[in-house]
Amino acid sequence: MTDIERVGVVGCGQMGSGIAEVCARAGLDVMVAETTGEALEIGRTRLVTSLEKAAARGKISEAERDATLERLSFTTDLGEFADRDLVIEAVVENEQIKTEIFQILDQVVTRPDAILASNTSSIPLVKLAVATARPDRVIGIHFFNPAPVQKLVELIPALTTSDDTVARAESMVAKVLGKHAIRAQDRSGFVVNALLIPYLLSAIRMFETGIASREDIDNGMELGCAHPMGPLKLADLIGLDTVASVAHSMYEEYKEPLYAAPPLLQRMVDAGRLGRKTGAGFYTYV
Ligand SMILES: C[C@H](O)CC(=O)SCCNC(=O)CCNC(=O)[C@H](O)C(C)(C)COP(=O)(O)OP(=O)(O)OC[C@H]1O[C@@H](n2cnc3c(N)ncnc32)[C@H](O)[C@@H]1OP(=O)(O)O
Repeated sequence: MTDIERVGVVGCGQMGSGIAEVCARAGLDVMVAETTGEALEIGRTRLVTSLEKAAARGKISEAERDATLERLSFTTDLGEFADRDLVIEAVVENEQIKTEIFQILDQVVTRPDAILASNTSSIPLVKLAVATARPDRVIGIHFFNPAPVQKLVELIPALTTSDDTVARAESMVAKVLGKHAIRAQDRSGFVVNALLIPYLLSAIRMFETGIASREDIDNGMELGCAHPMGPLKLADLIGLDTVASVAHSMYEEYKEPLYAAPPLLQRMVDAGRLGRKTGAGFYTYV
């Protein structure tokens, strides 16, 4: 259906493991990389648990679960990505770290037509593209959390990205992964975060100034607007460090006060209360 069969995913955190799961369930050969054996084991366990849950809920058969696991491999050596047709980087929202990864990928991924993609929420794609010798084959492929559930993927071509790269990425996302792709220009926040982040920051400001309790803010949007989860629960799901860093990137780009992280958000990040992934954010999780 497309020429992309072997995928590499850099980072096996919340987003990386979800992206790897989506790709492997779609029948692709997926190799996942993490920096340390410990981080790899945590990510692998998250991914296997998610597949076990999907099988237990009858979303996939046990045979599909086993076949999906067979298509997944794990490494701490990016050198093993040489034969990948597409690599999706999904590490923390840090421009320097992402840039270094793109420089390494550019050296190790040898296939001449291979695409290097980033799942970045907000970092300009063109900065990652020009860190490589193949700026025409770098693109943003932005998934939403939880990646196995959310149907949307944003495609973000950099100024340097070729039409052929966009077409191949779009075809793979739509035809192989079965996601709905929308395109956005390479501007911080793209489409969804440009709308979502100011909303989440407004909810945090509302909580910080005592206008309403966290439960009433969340119930307001869940019961009043039929959102699947209120903004404070959603911020905890995304990760408060991610919310803050996306807000910082958007503020840097536009200097728009609505994108400035409220002090409470920054203090919670400094305290390590990052939401679900650390067991505490606006709510506590066991
Ligand atoms: C910041 C970034 O750049 C961009 C972003 O990611 S923005 C964030 C976008 N995400 C959202 O807005 C999430 C909004 N919330 C939701 O969609 C839902 O509340 C939710 C899917 C997280 C949970 O749904 P909820 O009904 O409360 O819980 P639950 O019944 O456990 O799950 C619903 C379905 O999702 C599945 N699911 C939930 N979490 C999952 C996960 N992590 N992995 C795989 N499947 C999952 C469940 O298996 C269930 O499937 P089923 O109905 O077919 O059995």
